[in-house]
Amino acid sequence: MTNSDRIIVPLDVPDLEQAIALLDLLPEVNFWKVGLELFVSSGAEILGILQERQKKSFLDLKFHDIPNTVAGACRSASRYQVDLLTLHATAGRQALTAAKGAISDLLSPPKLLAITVLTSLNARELALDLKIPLELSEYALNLALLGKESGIDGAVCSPQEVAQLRRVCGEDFLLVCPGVRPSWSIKGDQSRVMTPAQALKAGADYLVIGRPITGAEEPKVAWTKICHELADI
Ligand SMILES: O=C(O)c1cc(=O)[nH]c(=O)n1[C@@H]1O[C@H](COP(=O)(O)O)[C@@H](O)[C@H]1O
Repeated sequence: MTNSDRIIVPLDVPDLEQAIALLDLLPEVNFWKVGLELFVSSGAEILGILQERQKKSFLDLKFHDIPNTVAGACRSASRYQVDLLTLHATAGRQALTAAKGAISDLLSPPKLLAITVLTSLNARELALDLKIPLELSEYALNLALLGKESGIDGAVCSPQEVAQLRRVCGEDFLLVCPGVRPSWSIKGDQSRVMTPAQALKAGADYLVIGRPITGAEEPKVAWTKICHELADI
């Protein structure tokens, strides 16, 4: 696998037409993420299109509910043959275990990823708004370990926590990092960011990079620039 295969590009667009336009514009991208915006507007059709084009897919619906509901949602999502699927670690041990159990008899179930601490949050918000009485990195690690203990395949975390999670959770635990910003791009609503090269060096398996590519004046140029930055890592 080359480092450019480690980049997942989100289809964060409001409709199917714009999603297909992005696929056509960036045929080099092999791994696409379908999130709430597109799935809520257009449903699952895009997942069939990605399959037809032999692309890998990440269905990022961040399930967060009681165990029975999360388990049912994971089972339902598995029918789309996606590679990755997200749920919140804060749904708790029972929900995480039930999710894994609900898909374990399938022939090729998606890998489940536990969301730890959203990359848009900072330490101040965690302490003052969410009243979490732990250091942010410690909280993220606890949530990742809860996922691992519950049989979840990996976690979504910020690049700023990925080295620690890699050390503690081991080589086999899949670590996917959004909150990735090349030095030439703006942070926007992301808070805990690093560059693509820093995130890979710190131990991420995959990087989710959206607006620096999809919002660029020339997405193809931005994609190529990032691939060059990662070529010698
Ligand atoms: O689960 C995710 O993918 C996710 C988790 C997280 O903590 N932060 C985060 O930004 N994401 C997603 O990663 C993508 C980041 O996009 P950009 O900020 O445009 O690069 C978006 O689709 C987010 O929904």
